[in-house]
Amino acid sequence: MNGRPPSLHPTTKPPSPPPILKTPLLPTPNELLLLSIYPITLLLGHLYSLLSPTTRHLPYDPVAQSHPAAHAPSYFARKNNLLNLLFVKLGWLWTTVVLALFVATHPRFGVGGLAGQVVLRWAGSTGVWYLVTQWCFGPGLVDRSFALTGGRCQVLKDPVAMEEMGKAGEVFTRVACKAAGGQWRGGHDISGHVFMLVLGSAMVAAEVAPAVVSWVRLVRDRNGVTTTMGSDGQETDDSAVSGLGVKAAAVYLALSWWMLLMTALYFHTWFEKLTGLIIGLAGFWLIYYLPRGMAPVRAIVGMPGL
Ligand SMILES: CCCCCCCCCCCCCCCC(=O)SCCNC(=O)CCNC(=O)[C@H](O)C(C)(C)COP(=O)(O)OP(=O)(O)OC[C@H]1O[C@@H](n2cnc3c(N)ncnc32)[C@H](O)[C@@H]1OP(=O)(O)O
Repeated sequence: MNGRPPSLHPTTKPPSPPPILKTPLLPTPNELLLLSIYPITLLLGHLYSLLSPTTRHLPYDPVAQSHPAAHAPSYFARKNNLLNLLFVKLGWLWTTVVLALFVATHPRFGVGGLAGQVVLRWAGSTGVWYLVTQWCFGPGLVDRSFALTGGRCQVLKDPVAMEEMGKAGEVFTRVACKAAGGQWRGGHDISGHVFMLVLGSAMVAAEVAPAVVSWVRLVRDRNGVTTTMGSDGQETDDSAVSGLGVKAAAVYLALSWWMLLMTALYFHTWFEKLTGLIIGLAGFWLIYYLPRGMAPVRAIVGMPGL
């Protein structure tokens, strides 16, 4: 006897877990784990900025979306830091270069239409980036949402300046407003940095990850039990699978993550970062998840790694 009363229902089964919703339109658990890097980075970065004694008492300029340069708590809190100017401000160019390098150096794109499908997915993502940040039948969606939420270029309040600039509607973007010497203030300013860093890095990771996974498998099974196949059925060379394109992508992903963290720490309100994240992930879903559930579209744009 162990002193415990005998169980009344010794054969009762524990309740079965709720069924997992399986649909190609949603990320798999592993993909979800990887995608969670984005909200976790933004959340931890923002929390740190609120709690850290070095940043929490510093003045913050909501119009510039940053700490005034004279009070910048670190090199990366300044807008003119080199990584911002050379990497993020030209971010889509680097995304394109890295993807092109990967396609040019990876053996699986040697034969067949796989490279064409990567170009189609890149074109789709580029279209999303362009509509959101650059042009959407006029100003991009970021600028449109800023104006729709009550924001405007402050110089427009000056009738003389307005006269000089011609039609008021022309100063309808952040860039045009700054060029006109105005201040873009009053609306909800979706973080373009968060949007572009999330969309670009998720795209590059989605394209490159299958190659890295197959390389890891190849290294693990070096004794020949399993091999990695190129699109033409040839065994791939593992130095090519871990080659220049994959290395460039790794550097690009590391820099993207770092700049996302810096944006989380020093720029924008939490809500502006959240909307940047949601739009970035929505764009990624549109190009990489929606076709998974639509066979005719999937047949045209394909899926990374297949
Ligand atoms: C497979 C492939 C095949 C290819 C097949 C080839 C086919 C052959 C076709 C060729 C065709 C090529 C075509 C390619 C396409 C291009 O390469 S296009 C040319 C390259 N252009 C680019 O890449 C531009 C990318 N940049 C952008 O889109 C915008 O700058 C961004 C990133 C969205 C950011 O916009 P933003 O105005 O900075 O706005 P936001 O993020 O809200 O920031 C607000 C302020 O806070 C500051 N800030 C925010 N976060 C930070 C931070 N972390 N650090 C510092 N400052 C910050 C910003 O600097 C900004 O300050 P201001 O500058 O306004 O004073």
